[in-house]
Amino acid sequence: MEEVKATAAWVAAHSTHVVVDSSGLEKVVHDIQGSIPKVEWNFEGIHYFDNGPLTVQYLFVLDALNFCFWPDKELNYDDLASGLKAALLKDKSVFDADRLQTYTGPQLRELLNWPRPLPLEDERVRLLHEVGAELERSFRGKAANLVESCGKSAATLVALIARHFPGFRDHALYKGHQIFLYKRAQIFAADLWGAFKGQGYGSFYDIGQVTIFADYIIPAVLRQLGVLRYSPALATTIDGNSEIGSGTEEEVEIRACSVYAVEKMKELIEAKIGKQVLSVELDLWLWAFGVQNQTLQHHRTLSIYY
Ligand SMILES: Nc1nc2c(c(CN[C@H]3C=C[C@H](O)[C@@H]3O)cn2[C@@H]2O[C@H](COP(=O)(O)O)[C@@H](O)[C@H]2O)c(=O)[nH]1
Repeated sequence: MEEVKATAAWVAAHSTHVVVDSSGLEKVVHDIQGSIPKVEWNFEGIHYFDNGPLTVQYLFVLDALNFCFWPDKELNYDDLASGLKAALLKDKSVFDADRLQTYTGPQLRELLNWPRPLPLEDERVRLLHEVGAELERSFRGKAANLVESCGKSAATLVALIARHFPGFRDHALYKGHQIFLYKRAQIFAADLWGAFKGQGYGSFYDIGQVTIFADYIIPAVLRQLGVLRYSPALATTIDGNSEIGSGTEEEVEIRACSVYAVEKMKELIEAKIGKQVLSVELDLWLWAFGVQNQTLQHHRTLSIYY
């Protein structure tokens, strides 16, 4: 996670399409008047939870598939979470490592009760197979064993996931530099922390090191709040719903500047209000705010990372 923070700051310092506006940051910190609105994890009531290892398996499968909903106007993250929950309630063995390796596209659709092909369906299936195979090979089939081997460190968990599961290696090359964002690996740690309320499988002594999860909602919220400003050309692309290629300077800047901006917001809250906050808490507040705002224009990139 240190790599995420350091490389995001490097992008922000060399950025040409996106600017982090310090007066916009100050205004947000001023407007929250001393406290960030508290958002409960699972505020939507869509998640599976049984306080045990099956919840860990559910969250790992969920975050293996937690990307790219926008190409289908009707599909949202909630459909994925509640679809996986319903499948698990019907059949407790649905996410067993051996079964994860056998799903086809149509079977995944059926599992989620989704009537048409999912966006990037082949990739979703490939990633499910990868998760099943590697869990079986290295973690006796259980995501809970993966989590238990991290010694309650979210940083170790993220590093271990990136080492074992290539699909989670969310990085990019930017102006010759390798940039790390690790959105889905970090959100898995945060989901455990949120679901288990910082206890048991969700207990991490370094949860404060986790950054925000650079998806397509957070940058749109930060832009609306005046924290991110885009070049006229980039603003036109996003407002016109034109796609931005994966790995382009624009895409990397949008994501990395979002991470950097929220790290700065955290520092500013500490300096001005004297309160310590977690990026995870800021993320949940901003994300919940963003998904409730139907008019938000977000950038469109076909990506398996977010
Ligand atoms: N930064 C950030 N991005 C997040 C989440 C979550 C869900 N987190 C769970 C944790 C607690 C709550 O109870 C949530 O259920 C999804 N996403 C991203 O949003 C996008 C989907 O948007 P739309 O197409 O409108 O459904 C997509 O890129 C998806 O990867 C988050 O928390 N933070």
